[in-house]
Amino acid sequence: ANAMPGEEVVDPYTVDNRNAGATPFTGDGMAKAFHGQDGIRRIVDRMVDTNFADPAIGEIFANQDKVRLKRTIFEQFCYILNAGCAYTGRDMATAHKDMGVQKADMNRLVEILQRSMAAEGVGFQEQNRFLSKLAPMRRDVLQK
Ligand code: HEM
Repeated sequence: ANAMPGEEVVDPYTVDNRNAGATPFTGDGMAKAFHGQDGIRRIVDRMVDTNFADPAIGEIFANQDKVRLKRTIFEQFCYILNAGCAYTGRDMATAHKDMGVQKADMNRLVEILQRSMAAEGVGFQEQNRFLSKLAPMRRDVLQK
């Protein structure tokens, strides 16, 4: 279910915006700061490509579905930034279960995201506002 062309099929799950793990911003300020869906797409593509190529965390991404990841993370960011999308991916606990993600991996991913946002020209304050939405997801992403 929910596989787009070029994606691998995943186990069935219930589609719900709550799977995104955060409530969206209100108004269009954040969406504008990220240059709308086009800007979000550029940030996510850059971030995911960098994650796969990264010497520190690339191994965790090896053999994962890059096409799906780019789509679902785009939807998640777009939904949270109130840029006009619904999130159709899995919840964060299910998506990262038994992946063995450690604190250092998390910090590395955030660093890569920060550089991807900076490359798009997102202001520092808006970057940090967005990162505070993602921060509570740590507990669902990190290996227990
Ligand atoms: C707050 C931080 C994070 C967010 C918001 C996030 C978001 C997501 C999303 C939306 C998905 C796709 C869910 C789906 O396919 O239905 C996903 C999957 C994945 N994430 Fe994360 N993630 C985070 C942290 C991390 C970290 C730190 C790593 C590893 C360094 C990681 C590695 C992966 C991998 C490998 C998948 C693919 C899983 C699969 O296809 O089975 N994520 N993540």
